[in-house]
Amino acid sequence: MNDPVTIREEDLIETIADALQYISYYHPMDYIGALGEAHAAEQGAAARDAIAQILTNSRMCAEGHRPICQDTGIVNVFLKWGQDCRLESGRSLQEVVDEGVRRAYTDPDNTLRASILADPAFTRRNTRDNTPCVLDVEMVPGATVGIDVAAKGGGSENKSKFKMMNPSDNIVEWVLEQIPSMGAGWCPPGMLGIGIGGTAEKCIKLAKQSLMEPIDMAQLKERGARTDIEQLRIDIYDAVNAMGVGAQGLGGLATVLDVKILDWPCHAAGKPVAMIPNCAATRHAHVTLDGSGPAYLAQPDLDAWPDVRWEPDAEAKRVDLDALTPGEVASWEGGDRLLLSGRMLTGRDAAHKRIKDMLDAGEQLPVDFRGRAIYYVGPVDPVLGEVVGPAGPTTATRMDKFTEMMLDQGLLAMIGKAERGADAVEVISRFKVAYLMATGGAAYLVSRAIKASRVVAFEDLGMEAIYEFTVKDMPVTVAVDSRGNNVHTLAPLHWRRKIREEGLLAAK
Ligand SMILES: O=C(O)C[C@H](O)C(=O)O
Repeated sequence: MNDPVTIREEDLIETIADALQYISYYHPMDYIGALGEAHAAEQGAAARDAIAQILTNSRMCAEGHRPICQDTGIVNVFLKWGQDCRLESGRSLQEVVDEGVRRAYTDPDNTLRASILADPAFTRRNTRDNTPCVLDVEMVPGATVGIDVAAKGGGSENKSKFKMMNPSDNIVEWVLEQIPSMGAGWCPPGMLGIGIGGTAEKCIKLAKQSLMEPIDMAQLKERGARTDIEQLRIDIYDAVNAMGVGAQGLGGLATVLDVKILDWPCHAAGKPVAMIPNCAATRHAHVTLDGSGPAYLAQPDLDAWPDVRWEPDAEAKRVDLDALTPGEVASWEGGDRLLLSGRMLTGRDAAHKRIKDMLDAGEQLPVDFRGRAIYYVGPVDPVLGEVVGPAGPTTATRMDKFTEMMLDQGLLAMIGKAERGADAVEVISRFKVAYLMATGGAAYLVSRAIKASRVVAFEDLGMEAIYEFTVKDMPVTVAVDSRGNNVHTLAPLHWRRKIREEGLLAAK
């Protein structure tokens, strides 16, 4: 028996903290490579523009060491703990790893967003330091500790799917049934992680773990499948991309950049299948501790980013939010590019819930929404003289149930990401207002358009407070116009047909 290797508490904390900081601003290079290829191949103009924003944002974050997305995620840590290692600590492993999370998320040079709420069914209190993480530990032979760290965005996690299938059910068919219901809230193009087999909880864990693997679909397709699982990955990849959802649901050729699958033996009575998408803010890294000190990740080469520099569309229409009128809003058409300047309000899940509670109780609202635009966002706190940290859009679909209530307050426009549901689209056209979309996963780029920021209500909600932003040339696209034309429905249908009729993906 070997002498045990000592893993110092501080080394584990420092390693976790450093890896979380790293993945907040560096995309994995395999993702950047695949996204660069998707950009070069994309034929849908709106989708190509969205990918260009994501790539430009990615480079800015790598250079500026600020988060790729305002949603800096819930932390998943997978430890493969070598049986010859012992942790030198009086605290539990969960507490030690959480200390690393706390250190990363409260770093004064690159403060990350605290998104974790305790007491999720009731008071939903923000823990303020993004702890606790979701920790998974597996004991393995050896004298090292393998660490996979991921920071999973809420929008993509929300679109996770799971089914206890019958043994003879078809997995590809099930995946294709799920894609329309996932909409664009998971910020495609990204990855699909699929778990097959085990029990219910094992299957879901496999799906999440599969997302830790690097993107290699191009290489796989080139050499051809050697196993049934590899063939299934290719079949799902081809079939999902043929659906034409495209980047941000705007219709196009790239919906998924890869499909990963892990499997495990299961009971004869069933076939559990889970699918978890990973968004454009793909964030994960792997490090190993061997007892010699903390492990640090190597800096990527900034020249490896594709030479894509997004610029606002010269044809985009400039809109003065301080002089917004119903006539102006009615003149916008689905697909129009706008550059917004002036003042807008913000608000997301918790603020909408509180507004509803106040209205139900007959209380006066602290903010007048008449004639205003609201941006669904929870920004990162500013650092080093910033006005605001990265501040990209959150999923608008979650605000659908509050839309009529808010339009009754006199709102003229809403800004978010992803599609609106049929009921919300009906309400939008009835009130003759509009829903505008900003690019999810381009949060640092978007925040450059924000010139001033102040909290105007519900300060206790932290990032979910109502802010007033003053913006200059913030780029958005009209996703639902005042006549109810809905880009997220029309564009994927158009691209699905085009892909089929013109064989656009046949050679890929
Ligand atoms: O929480 C957020 O800021 C965004 C969220 O991840 C979402 O995609 O809706």
